[in-house]
Amino acid sequence: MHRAGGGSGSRRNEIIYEGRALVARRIESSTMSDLPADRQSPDNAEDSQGDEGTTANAAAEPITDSTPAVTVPASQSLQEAIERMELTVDPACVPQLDAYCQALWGWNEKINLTRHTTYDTFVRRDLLDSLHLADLLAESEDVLDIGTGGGVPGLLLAILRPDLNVHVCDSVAKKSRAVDDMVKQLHLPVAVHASRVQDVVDDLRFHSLVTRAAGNISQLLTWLKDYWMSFDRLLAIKGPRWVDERGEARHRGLMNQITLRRVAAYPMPGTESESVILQFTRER
Ligand SMILES: C[S@@+](CC[C@H](N)C(=O)[O-])C[C@H]1O[C@@H](n2cnc3c(N)ncnc32)[C@H](O)[C@@H]1O
Repeated sequence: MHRAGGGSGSRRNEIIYEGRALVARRIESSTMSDLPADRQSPDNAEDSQGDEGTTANAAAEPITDSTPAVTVPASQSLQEAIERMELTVDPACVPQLDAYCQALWGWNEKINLTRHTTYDTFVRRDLLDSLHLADLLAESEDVLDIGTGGGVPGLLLAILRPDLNVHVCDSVAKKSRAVDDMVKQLHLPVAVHASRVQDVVDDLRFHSLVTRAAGNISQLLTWLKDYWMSFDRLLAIKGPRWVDERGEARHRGLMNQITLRRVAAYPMPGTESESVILQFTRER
């Protein structure tokens, strides 16, 4: 059983208040960021996509001022972490979200699925993004999460929005197996596809494809270019590098006939950057 601030080795997580900024700093030997590569701020972003072999510098460096730092312990419960971030979450969802954390962190001991292994990082990154995404989906939509990894955002959407018909896919079989096991442990009505997104949308139709950190804009549009008849829109959670990614996609001619709208934007906690959710649709 994992708890905030727990875990093996010398890992220790602390929330640090510096001036008015609430930041989280992982106190351990690792220098790995807890942000997927395409969610990092431009200064420390890596070019590689996907989670295999991604290296990164600490993304969430504190915003410092002259006020001395005050260290407070990491949240000991999911509820505490949610309250600290002042997020609004349906209380009925919290036990299942907590069960998801336990299942994910259990699997993470066996295979690399996430760097968010405390309640605070889970809330600041995974839950925050998923809540914003959940707000954008209509009642009872058929949704496919592309490159779900450890289940973000797909499993969180299924918990937060039980009206949705959620599918998730990942091209790495061992990750899909882990997610399938979590789905069974949590009794979630989620279909897990151990496949590339291209193969899933070749067979099935969805209202929305959703994704975080599975690929840059050019990669996503390349994977999907022959399958627009299989979905209405793509919603991609992105960090500030999305502007450069859009430039590259335009340069490669991948944005022809595509309409891009920034449908959500919110601060990335502990950084001066912002996360966005981009909606891609194609002229019919
Ligand atoms: C960095 S992980 C992101 C995981 C999760 N979405 C998150 O934000 O924490 C990217 C995932 O995309 C998967 N992936 C890469 N290309 C894919 C494709 N064409 N179809 C489905 N999954 C893919 C990788 O196997 C990997 O698990």
